[in-house]
Amino acid sequence: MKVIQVNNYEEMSKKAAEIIINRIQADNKITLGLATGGTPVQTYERLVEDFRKNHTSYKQVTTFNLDEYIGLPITDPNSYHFYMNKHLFHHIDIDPNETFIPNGLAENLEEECRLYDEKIKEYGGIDLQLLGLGENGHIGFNEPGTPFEQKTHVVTLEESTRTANARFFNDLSEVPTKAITMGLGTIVKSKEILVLVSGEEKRHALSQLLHSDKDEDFPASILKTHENVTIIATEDAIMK
Ligand SMILES: N[C@@H]1[C@@H](O)[C@H](O)[C@@H](COP(=O)(O)O)O[C@@H]1O
Repeated sequence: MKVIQVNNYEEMSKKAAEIIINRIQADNKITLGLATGGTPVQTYERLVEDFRKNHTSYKQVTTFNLDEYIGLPITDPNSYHFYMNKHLFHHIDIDPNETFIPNGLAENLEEECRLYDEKIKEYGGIDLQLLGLGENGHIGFNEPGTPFEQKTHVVTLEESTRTANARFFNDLSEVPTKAITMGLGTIVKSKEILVLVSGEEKRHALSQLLHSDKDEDFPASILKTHENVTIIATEDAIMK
């Protein structure tokens, strides 16, 4: 794993956007894996800024998001569908039919998961996957204890994850208890992975990722076996 240390969130976002834009320019038919949460917000802002200034085109780009809450309609501001439209998709020239996010309202959730993996395979896998890091080491919504080989699946969120995400909702009780997430087995098949880590509250998780062995109790540790992982971390997230 390659680690790029940056001074702050702004620098992390700038660097991440540069890498993504560079990959799109090298291959305009790239398949991107996208993340949500607080961490990538400014990276998306930078992509939009670049689109406006430099006209980097997303017309032939395909995207697959990592996860979605179960039970939130896509019109709910806390759904990841809404998030992606608000922060990125509505501001660039991407074809909406080429943006995939798990459907958290699917009648048959198991089938939805199976089809999601199939779709990713149909596109030849993910070329560049963007990841945030949960305080408990989750990636996507893969909570501690998730088998490393697991494909896209339904998860019950840990209380610590719901509490961490409650800041986006009016109240903790509104945070869904379940989600669909791309599995660790799916994520690790991506050809290249870019992990963004910002802020003191991620210090413990980042230290574990950098210094501990591969362990299913710490989902992000699966990245240790991958050959092309770059972590962009802010100074305050790196334990001294
Ligand atoms: N499901 C998301 C993840 O995709 C995200 O990367 C992580 C960190 O979130 P944040 O960036 O808000 O700290 O937790 C959330 O629960």
